[in-house]
Parts: sequence; structure tokens; C-alpha cells
Amino acid sequence: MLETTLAAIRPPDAEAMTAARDLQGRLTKPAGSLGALEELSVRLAGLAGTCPPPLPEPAAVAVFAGDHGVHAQRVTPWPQEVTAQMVANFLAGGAVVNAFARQAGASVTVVDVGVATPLPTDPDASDPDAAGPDAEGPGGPGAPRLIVAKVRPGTRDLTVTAALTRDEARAAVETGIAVAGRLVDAGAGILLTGDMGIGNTTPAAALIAAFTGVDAAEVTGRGTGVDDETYQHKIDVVRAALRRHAPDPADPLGVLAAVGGLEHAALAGFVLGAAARRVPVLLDGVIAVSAALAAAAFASDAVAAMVAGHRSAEPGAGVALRHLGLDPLIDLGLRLGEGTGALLALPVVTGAVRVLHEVATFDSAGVAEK
Ligand SMILES: Cc1cc2ncn([C@H]3O[C@H](COP(=O)(O)O)[C@@H](O)[C@H]3O)c2cc1C
Ligand SMILES: O=C(O)c1cccnc1
Repeated sequence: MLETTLAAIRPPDAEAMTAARDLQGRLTKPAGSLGALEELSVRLAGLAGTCPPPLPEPAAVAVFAGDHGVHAQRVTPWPQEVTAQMVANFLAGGAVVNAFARQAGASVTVVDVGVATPLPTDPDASDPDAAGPDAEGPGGPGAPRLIVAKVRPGTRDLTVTAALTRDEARAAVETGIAVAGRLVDAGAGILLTGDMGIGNTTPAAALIAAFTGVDAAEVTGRGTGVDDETYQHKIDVVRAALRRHAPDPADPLGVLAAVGGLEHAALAGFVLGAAARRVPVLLDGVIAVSAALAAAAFASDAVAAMVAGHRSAEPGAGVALRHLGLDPLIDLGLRLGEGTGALLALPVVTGAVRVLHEVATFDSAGVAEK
């Protein structure tokens, strides 16, 4: 499934991009006055292969959840059980991602790709084919849904051994591809990335260092908010992992297996799945952009499907976005994850496309040009 997905990822359509640029120049506004939204609308036309591109509706956020063996190295002050407890909170609708999803009119699908603590799961929810914005979850229509696709209960400690085998990393990537495919099949016009996994900013930093070559100290952040001593230790942990595994950035599956996480690998697949279906994928914070680097290493044309929702306060996020050549839409100092920054950026993306659908041209409105 990975290989067929990669083979389906194509460059953007130059003709549709030219048409969108031309249309932007004829709309009743000074040229360039919508700033970054104009280039975004051109990129989305190129992705869709048509001008105007479809409105990015409905929106579907997938929150991939997993645990981390590196938790044993005390890189985060939070107990590992919080991952499973937050999954329960997502399903009950009580997390920040739920509040923002309700505001944005987006569906929430939680994917257990590797939570270590057992979850009280609905057996009916364990089928990835059950995912879809219009499928009815246990809480009724519109309620968050759970997909159980657990590859293993958490990764191994990457300071001791590879976090995952290549087969496990591939299984997680393919889960992400499958979830993207099911959400698009069910009608989603845009996919949003979300993550939950106590300790997951440590593998995110290691992935960013591995793919960009930037030093561990520059890409490692404080995550949920570690103290100075833990922060120094966290940098050492990332550096030690890179030294031990010497991951090859040209081998994204190998990098994900050595120093990644199950949610990072699944998110890489989710991005690839969106790109293969030519549907935009709105990236959230540092975990999402670390996974996006892996997706770009698998298929450089996948970048055409990516929209950077925001710039996380984690330093690695800015490094990764620069490497991908993406400018974040908003920069609010968020450092939560879950998909929250992507959801806040969603109206900006919709606005960029809506302009091409609804705004009159100088000709049609009889407005004089300069
Ligand atoms: C209550 C709570 C809710 C969260 N929602 C997202 N995260 C975020 O913080 C975690 C990563 O930070 P670190 O690497 O420092 O552990 C991830 O679970 C991420 O999704 C949360 C963290 C907590 C504690
Ligand atoms: O940028 C993020 O997504 C992030 C930052 C800190 C902790 N968890 C997630």
C-alpha cells in the first residue's frame, strides 16, 4: 500500500496554478492585497488540478495517539497513562481539540496506533473502514470516533534500541494512509493532523534533526514545559539517539523506525494519503511537521498537499517548516498539539479558496482598473 500511494503522488498542475494566478489578478482588489492567501489559493488549485479548487469542506481531523519507550528516560514530567486518559477525553468531547473542532465544524477521529495503557474500547470501533465524517460513532452523529489500529503498545526506548522495527514503522505508515483514504472517501475536503502521546516531542526533535541535519540543541524544545535540568537532559537524549542510530535521511522508513514514534509514522502516512488523493492536509505543530519531513523524504511532491497551519513554539517546528519551504499561516505561540493549531488556521484556508469562488472580477462588477 505504501508503494502504490507513493506512485500516485504527482507534481501540482501548472495550468491550474496559472489560471488561479490570472484570476487573482482580475478580482476586485488591488493585486497582492490578500498576501499569503493568494499564493495559497494558487497552490491549492495546483493540487486539485482545477481552478477554482473545491472549497476545503468538510474538514476532518485525525488525532493519532501512541506512547513512547523513551518516557523511561524522564524527558517529560507527565505520567504515560495521560495518553490513554486524553484519548478518553477526546472521545468524550472534553479536550481543546474538541472545542476547536466544534467551532470549525470539523469531525474528530482518534486513532490508537500505539497507546500503551489499555483503553476501554468499543469492539465495533476497531475497523479502520469505519472511519468517515458521516459515520455515526458511539456518541451519535458528529461525535468523535475511535479507530483501534494498535501496531504495538508504545515504542521501545530509542536510547537503547530502535524505537520500532521497519515492519512496525511500515504498519503505522500504512494505517495513516488508510485513515486518510477513508476520510476522503467519506467526503472530507481537507484533512487536519492531530497527535497525542506523552513524550512525543522527543522523537519529533530526533526526526527533525535526522531529516534536516540541524543540531539537537536547536531542534529540541521544552514540550509540555520541562525545567532547565530536564531540558538539557532531553537534548542529550536526542543527541545520544542520533549518535547510536545514525539514521539515513534518504531512508525515511529507517529513520521513523530508529528514532520515531507510532503516531509520527502514522501521520507521515496520513500526509502521503492526502497527497495521493490530491486533498490538502493542514499540518498542526511540531509532531506533525516532523512527520511531514518523513513524508517529503518518501515523496518530495507530497509537499504540494501540505499547508502549515501554525508555527509551534517548539524550536524544531520552525526548522522543519523552513526545510519544507512552508510558511505557517498563524503564529500564536501555541504548544499543545492535538490538531489545535491546524483547526484555528482552517478558516484562513477556506477564505483563500472562497475568494476564487465568490469575488467578482473588475469586468463582471464594472469596477475601473488603475
Ligand atoms: C494534559 C495534556 C494534554 C495534551 N494534549 C496534547 N499534549 C501534547 O503534549 C505531549 C508532548 O509533550 P512532551 O513531549 O513534553 O510529553 C503530547 O501528548 C502532545 O500531544 C498534551 C499533554 C498533556 C499533558
Ligand atoms: O507543537 C506541538 O504540536 C506540541 C508542542 C508541545 C507539546 N506537544 C505538542
